[in-house]
Amino acid sequence: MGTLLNTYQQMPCTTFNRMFAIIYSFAILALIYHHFLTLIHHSTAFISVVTATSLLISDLILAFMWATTTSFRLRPILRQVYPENLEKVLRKQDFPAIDIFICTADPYKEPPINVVNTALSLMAYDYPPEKMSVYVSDDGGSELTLFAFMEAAKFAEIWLPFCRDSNIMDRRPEAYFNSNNHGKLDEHEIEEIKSIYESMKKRIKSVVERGEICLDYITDEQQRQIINKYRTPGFGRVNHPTIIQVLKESAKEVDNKGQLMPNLVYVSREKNKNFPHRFKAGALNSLLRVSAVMTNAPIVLTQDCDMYSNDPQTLKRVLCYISDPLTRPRLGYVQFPQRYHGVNKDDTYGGEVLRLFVVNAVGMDGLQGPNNFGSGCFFLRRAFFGGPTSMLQPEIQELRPDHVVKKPITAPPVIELAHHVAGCNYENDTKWGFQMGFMYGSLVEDYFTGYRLQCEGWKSIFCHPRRPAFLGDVPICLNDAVSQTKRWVIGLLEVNFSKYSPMVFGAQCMGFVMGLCYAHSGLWAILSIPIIIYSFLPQIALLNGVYIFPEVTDPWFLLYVFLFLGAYGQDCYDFILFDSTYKRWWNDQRMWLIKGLSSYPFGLVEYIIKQLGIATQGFNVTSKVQDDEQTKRYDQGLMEFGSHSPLFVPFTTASIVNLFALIFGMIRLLNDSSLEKLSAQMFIAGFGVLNSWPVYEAMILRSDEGKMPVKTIFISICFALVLCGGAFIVL
Ligand SMILES: O=c1ccn([C@@H]2O[C@H](COP(=O)(O)OP(=O)(O)O[C@H]3O[C@H](CO)[C@@H](O)[C@H](O)[C@H]3O)[C@@H](O)[C@H]2O)c(=O)[nH]1
Ligand SMILES: [Mn+2]
Repeated sequence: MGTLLNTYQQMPCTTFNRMFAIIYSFAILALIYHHFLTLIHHSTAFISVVTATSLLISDLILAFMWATTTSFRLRPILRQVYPENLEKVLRKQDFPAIDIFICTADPYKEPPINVVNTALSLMAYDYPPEKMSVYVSDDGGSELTLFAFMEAAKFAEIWLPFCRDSNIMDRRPEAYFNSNNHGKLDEHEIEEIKSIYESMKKRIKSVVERGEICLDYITDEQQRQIINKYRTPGFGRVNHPTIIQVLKESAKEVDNKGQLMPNLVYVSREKNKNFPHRFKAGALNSLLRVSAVMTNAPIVLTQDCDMYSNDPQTLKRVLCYISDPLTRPRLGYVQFPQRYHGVNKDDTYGGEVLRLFVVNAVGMDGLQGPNNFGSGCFFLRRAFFGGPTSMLQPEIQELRPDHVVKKPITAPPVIELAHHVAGCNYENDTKWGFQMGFMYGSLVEDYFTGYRLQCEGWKSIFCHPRRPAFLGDVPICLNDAVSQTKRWVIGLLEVNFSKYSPMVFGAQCMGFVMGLCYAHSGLWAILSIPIIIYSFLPQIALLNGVYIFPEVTDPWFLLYVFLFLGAYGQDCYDFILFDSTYKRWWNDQRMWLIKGLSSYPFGLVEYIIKQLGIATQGFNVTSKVQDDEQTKRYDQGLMEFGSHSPLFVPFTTASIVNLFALIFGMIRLLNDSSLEKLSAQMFIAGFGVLNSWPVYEAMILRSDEGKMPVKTIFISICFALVLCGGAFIVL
């Protein structure tokens, strides 16, 4: 047996999960049977047929989604790596090279100083610097971002040796200087570096505030020439030529201690209104080509601009898998979970997305490997060029994954070719985005790309170390949270209703269970149907004295209790198992309901509109700017509404209807105490009210800026009245 680089074990809960799945399946079958009985025997009036059918449809969807969740519970595994053994197996000079891609798209939503922080944290990996190249993609085509990186290139000369020599863990300057835990290091030196950092930060921020580079900051003629490129007439974010700028060249430049540095390259691909934008996937494909021409490293890391490195050892962990071909033959990528800094105590918006990024990934890891999450993913470059046994040839041989670059990255022919492959008509009539590289056609290019790679036969690995490898920004207001999910929902539907549907195409390529896994997140949107029905139907029926569930004394009632407790209990159990808390779980399930009444239905509708050929928004970048007041409220755990959004209306309406129903039910109880009949509906309304607590608070009790806007309240009350009133007339 060789030296141990990695191991895995099955999670102990597996046996329980499988047994529970069998029992729960029978319970679901019984429920469906019960629905049919009700439909056939008791539904005579039109209204009762409609009610019974709605409940049947809801429960069928819930049952299907339950089945998809179960696929993650059949074989979850936990992995462990031993980076301390790495150099026993692989000599340091044989470590593979890596190309790191950082995407940014808008200097106002993604402050350049933060992007710079991300880049610096990655350049400071504990890894031979001459083997690393950092490529920054600027889809905003902004001189502000370029300026920030010119500054960063200079600061790196001080920062990288400092990180290396003092061996610190927090290699993102902002995080390091904000923490007081500097161990035994020389405070003087730290103060000195900090003041250099602060002055850089000030320059970058002032430039962003002014909206243009202050020419006093530009000292050399070469920089002036580059900046002039952004100032030609007609230059705009969606209309400009390619700009590629090598800011640090590893082969030529050293840091202030005389050691080599990684390459740092700024790339803003060409934009032209006549060619599709392709959003992040387009940016990544163009980086794949530019980097192929310049360095062509066999490993590629993709990173969102806010996702900084929190652990300098990460690359070595990855090597523990990649350099061990027996671990997982046909390995295409190693995915780390997305984790976030600054999440408040109880995670008000479920921003951790624990289920998607951790629980489900662990579940898929035991099958053929986790999905791709866009950021924190180490790909083998070869995986972008066809399946493991059938390599696709790119148009020019310089782009082949096995091509060896012999010229320096600043050599004129290299630079010229790099510009050529970053041009927007380069992709015309090529396989890029369809069979090669990152996939086009979906707003969730990460999900689509990971899925297609796995369909081609590539496997993946989930690496979930205790200390987060990367930390990013989390949305801290409700609108950002639900809008982000809405964008995801649209993208997921685009894949699920294409010819690549996981239930058909996916299941054929990867097997039924993997197909179910991909269908799970892929079909989030259809959850809006049961959530809408359960948020309104039982309540409106209650208001009208119509009883639609079995009475408490009826044995079928027990079935409902079991199904409810079983699903919720297991959901909660997963959270606790992965070190979350009860309160975080509670907020997560609340967000699930809120999204079921906002992101999911709105995403579904927008998807349909898009399919009909009516234009919709493209990729709406999530804002990473945090205003102080808002952050304060977030830290207090208050739900932030702020300005009106149609997304808020359905769940606000639901909160009002549920409250009406609960009060009305109580009054009814006082008069004719028919508790047996009322209880299921009273429970649902009560559950709704409990979940709506922050909504009532925001409507009535609060007076801060984040309270619910009057417009939202007014529209929602109108809707609530129409729904309840309308029902009175029909029933
Ligand atoms: O036209 C674009 C739009 C976005 N981006 C970049 O894409 C990244 C993700 O954008 P963000 O607004 O932060 O979206 P999120 O929803 O937070 O991102 C998640 O979902 C995306 C798919 O919707 C994935 O691409 C991301 O990796 C994943 O973290 C950011 O670095 C952007 O700069 C571009 O480069 N070009
Ligand atoms: Mn993001």
